[in-house]
Amino acid sequence: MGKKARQQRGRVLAALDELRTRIGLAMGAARNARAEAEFELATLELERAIVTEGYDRALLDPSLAPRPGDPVSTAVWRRLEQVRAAFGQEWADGPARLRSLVAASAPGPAGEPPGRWLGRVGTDKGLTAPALWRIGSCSASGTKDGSDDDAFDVAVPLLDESHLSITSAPGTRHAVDALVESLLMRVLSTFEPGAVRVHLWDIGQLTAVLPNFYALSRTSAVTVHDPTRLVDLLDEFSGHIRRIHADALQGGHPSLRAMREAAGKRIEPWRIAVLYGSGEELEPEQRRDLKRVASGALDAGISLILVDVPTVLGGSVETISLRDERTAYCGMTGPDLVVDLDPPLPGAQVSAAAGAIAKALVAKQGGPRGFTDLVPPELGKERSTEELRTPVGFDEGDPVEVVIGDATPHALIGGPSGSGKTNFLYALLGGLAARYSPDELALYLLDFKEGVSFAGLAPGRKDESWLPHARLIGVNVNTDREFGLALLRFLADELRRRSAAAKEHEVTTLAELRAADPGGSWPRIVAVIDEFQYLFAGRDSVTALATSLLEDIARRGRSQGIHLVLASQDVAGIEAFWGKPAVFEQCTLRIAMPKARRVLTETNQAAVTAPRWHAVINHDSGVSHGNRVAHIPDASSPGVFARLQRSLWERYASGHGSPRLFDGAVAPVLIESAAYVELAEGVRPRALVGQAIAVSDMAFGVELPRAPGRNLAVLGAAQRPAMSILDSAARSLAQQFRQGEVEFVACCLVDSCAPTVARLTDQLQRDGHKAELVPGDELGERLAAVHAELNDDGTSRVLLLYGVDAALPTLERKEPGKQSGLDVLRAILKQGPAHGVHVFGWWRAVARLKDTLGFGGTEDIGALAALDVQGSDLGPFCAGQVVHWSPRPGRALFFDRTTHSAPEVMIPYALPEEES
Ligand SMILES: Nc1ncnc2c1ncn2[C@@H]1O[C@H](COP(=O)(O)OP(=O)(O)OP(=O)(O)O)[C@@H](O)[C@H]1O
Repeated sequence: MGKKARQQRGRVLAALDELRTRIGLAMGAARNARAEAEFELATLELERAIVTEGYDRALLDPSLAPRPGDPVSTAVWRRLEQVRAAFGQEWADGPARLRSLVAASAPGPAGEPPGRWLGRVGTDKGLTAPALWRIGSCSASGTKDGSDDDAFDVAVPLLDESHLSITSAPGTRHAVDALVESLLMRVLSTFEPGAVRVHLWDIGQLTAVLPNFYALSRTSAVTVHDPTRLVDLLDEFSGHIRRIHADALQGGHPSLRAMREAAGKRIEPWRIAVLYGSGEELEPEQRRDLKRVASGALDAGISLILVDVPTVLGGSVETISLRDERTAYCGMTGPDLVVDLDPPLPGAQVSAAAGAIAKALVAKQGGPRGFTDLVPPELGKERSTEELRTPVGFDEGDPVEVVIGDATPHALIGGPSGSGKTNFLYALLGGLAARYSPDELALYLLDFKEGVSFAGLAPGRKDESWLPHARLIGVNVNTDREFGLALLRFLADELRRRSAAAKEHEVTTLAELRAADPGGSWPRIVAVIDEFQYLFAGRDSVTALATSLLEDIARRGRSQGIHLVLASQDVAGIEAFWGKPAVFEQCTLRIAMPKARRVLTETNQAAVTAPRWHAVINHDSGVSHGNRVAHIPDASSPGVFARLQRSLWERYASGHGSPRLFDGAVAPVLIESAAYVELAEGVRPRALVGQAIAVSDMAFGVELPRAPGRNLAVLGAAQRPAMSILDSAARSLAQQFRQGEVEFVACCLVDSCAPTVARLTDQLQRDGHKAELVPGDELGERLAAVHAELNDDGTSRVLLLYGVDAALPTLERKEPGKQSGLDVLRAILKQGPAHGVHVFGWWRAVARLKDTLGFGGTEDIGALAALDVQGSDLGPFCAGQVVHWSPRPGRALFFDRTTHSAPEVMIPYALPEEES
């Protein structure tokens, strides 16, 4: 072998040696790792066996007990001893820590022993609620005889935090009652009276629930509900939750708790509903409603305590399951620990405590609330920019508000006669007027009922004061549906005016308009129409027009701050009659007096059960979750409203004149009318014939330019209004002429009217005018003279002919070679007006007027006042129109060809002898 070969072999052997070494090393490591893994497995298995058996028992078990010299046993037992020592060290202060935690979370009556608080009335204002409420204790060792050091308090969350579900075991109902009673007592004794309301509902109806709470059940603190009507309770809660959410969300808060924190005061009471079930499932519908309520309840301050109601609730729920009379499992402590329930509170002491809280609550609520409680301490402080808001009644001492604004622009009030609608309106008007100044709120009040319900708000004989917010008061308008129409027209005009202003300022709502035009006068308008169904009482043009105007105002009024408050005894039927439910839909605020029908939705029965002098106030179009039942204070007894009115009057009257009072039962007085007061001597005299049925005080008049046709015919047999029309025409004319410029020639052919006509001519003479009373048998002669004198000497002549039809037989008589009296009268009617000679005549039948005019047509009668005559006869005198007129006492239909497009109803003035 050469040198080279030897070297190569040496290298191979070296390489093989290295390989062997490396393999040997690798083999050894694997063995070691395996041994380690086997050791670990053995320790874990042993550890599991010991833990499963229990540390103390395993010590005594020969197969598990420590085996000195066995590394596995030694390692496991050493490790477990270390863990045990560390745990013992940590838990040594566990009970103490739990005790102090519960003490901090359940302060005062929430956690302290009853001896320290039971019987004392709570003082906590209720800004926040304790997080936990004590129910018993527990010991860490799980044994009842654990040392005191080992025991800790067990408390559960409730208000704002959690619902509570309690499950009884056989024979433990008494213990459940005691548990609920002491929980509720802890809650009720923590806060000042009124901060918590408890609702009890017992499906079992077995015994009285919580009899020791009897005294409280007579106050708002505890309400025992009809066991058959869980639906009512749930409805009430749904409504409450919606309301709280709406209020809270509006303020940007997620819950009542957040709202309370932001406001720095308690806003609403907490509510706890205790539902006692029978362990059986509820009906599916009830279960669904209950779940729905439960999920939103906590944020609205409602906690449910379900006893044996097997249902899964939304929201957080704490559970307590009784094992026996004294012990229970509880969700807080888990299934391994047994809670020793606190012993029941002594019954007599609970009754006494309930009595004390009830007494304090009644004292705090100050007994029943009255009208003055609706009035704020300072008058007129609110602004109506966004809405109108006032309390109108009380729910167990707490005010219940009505809001008129964007969401609830219009209100519908219903209730049978005597149920308190008018009283409610007074409460509403009082509350609003006391909060908003007349610059913020204007009232238009119309009552179609017979009676004078709103009359007291205008100045009267006994009381000179008026409600300064009222701009119009209409009473006794039951026969004057046109007045309702006039109000609606006025509101529609105002709506247009506001829309135009808003457009000009490039805004859309009243709030924006007020911001854009701070100097303008843009009060919110509330128009109240009591017994509004009268508007639709006939199948005629008034109904048709009223319907469309009302719809328009209801639809567009919301954004322009024009609000309707419609009240009626019975809403039934009107809806169907209209065929258009638009107005009802817009009336999202519904007020149902006891026994009201159709105001709330069909399934909402709250009005059926509402007690006397209460109202169901519903801002949700009558759906039952919107119900709030409030006691309405007496606002309509003599003197009650008047006191507020006087204060408001003293405050605002100088800046706000008295409202216009339209009283359909009283004939207007000519000399008091605005039109008469404004009369002045002038070139275009105007004879006033009656008051218009309008929102403002307006008169109808016949203008008397020297032009053909300017004569007036009064038609019909009704004597008093006929006299009145001619009387007011003459007296008003007399005001517009200087002495000597006008001459009145009166002739009365109806004996019973003679004294009135004589009084008129006397009066005209006393005013310095020439006024002559011509005997009936001399009429022909006098007419002839007047005709002969027709010239333009500047003097005006007015012929006042009363019952002229009676003269026709005489006037018709013809003497040879002479014009008959009738011909002369016709000539005067035709030619007279152009020369300043006008006939104001009263014909008692249309046919007689036609006879008088002959074939000459009706143009010579330029103005007409119809009394008890048929509309169908009037067409020829009203430019050929079809005239709808149902004669009614004290009213006339007036038409003037030169100024009217259609005849209008007017009210003749009182005769002077009737004026009082
Ligand atoms: N809340 C109340 N408290 C005390 N008395 C009241 C209350 N509400 C109404 N009253 C009285 O009951 C009577 C009838 O009330 P109201 O006139 O308001 O009823 P209404 O529903 O308007 O009846 P109608 O439609 O017949 O006018 C009145 O004498 C009134 O003073």
